[in-house]
Amino acid sequence: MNADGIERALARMAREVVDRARERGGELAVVGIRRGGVHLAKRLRKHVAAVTGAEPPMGTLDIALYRDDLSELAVAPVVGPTDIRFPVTGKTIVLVDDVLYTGRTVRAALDELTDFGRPRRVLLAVLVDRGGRELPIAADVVGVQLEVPDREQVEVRLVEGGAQQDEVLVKPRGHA
Ligand SMILES: O=P(O)(O)OC[C@H]1O[C@H](OP(=O)(O)OP(=O)(O)O)[C@H](O)[C@@H]1O
Ligand SMILES: O=c1cc[nH]c(=O)[nH]1
Repeated sequence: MNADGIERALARMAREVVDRARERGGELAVVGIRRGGVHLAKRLRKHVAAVTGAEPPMGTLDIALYRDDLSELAVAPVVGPTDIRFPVTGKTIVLVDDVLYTGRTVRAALDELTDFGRPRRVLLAVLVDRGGRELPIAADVVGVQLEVPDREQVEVRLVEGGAQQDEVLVKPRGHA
């Protein structure tokens, strides 16, 4: 997927997010899951603003301490900032990530998000759904749906300030 394809997907995703949010009411807010989801959330938020005329509030979640394998990690996880400065209760929260795979990151993000309050509704928006779910989790808004074998990985490269270099690649796992 090249830069133009990514921008087109984000524009469509923003329209879908706004339509879905309007179905049930509740003020919209965007929350990106670190790290890749935060870059994407910033982009999606701008596209949402192009539809609604106003940028929704945005926050970030770092799910490191909410992982379901935390007790099995050999070294302590690197924890980045979680930053949600608006009231979550009653909002329609658009949880944003770049890739949806097993669903474990989203499970952890929901857990962390609900520590901040009780959203009216949570929508999940991902740029790439690569299949391979290990939990009963599905995205509401998807940029591109792929079936990627476990031996391969999806890499979403979003270049801050230089959208023309953006790309989505599928390559063998472990290759730089
Ligand atoms: O559905 P899952 O199997 O949980 O995988 C999806 C997650 O994997 C990637 O994050 P990663 O853990 O590589 O961290 P990063 O965003 O910091 O690169 C991606 O950005 C998603 O957050
Ligand atoms: O392929 C994958 C799987 C999980 N996370 C990614 O960023 N890519």
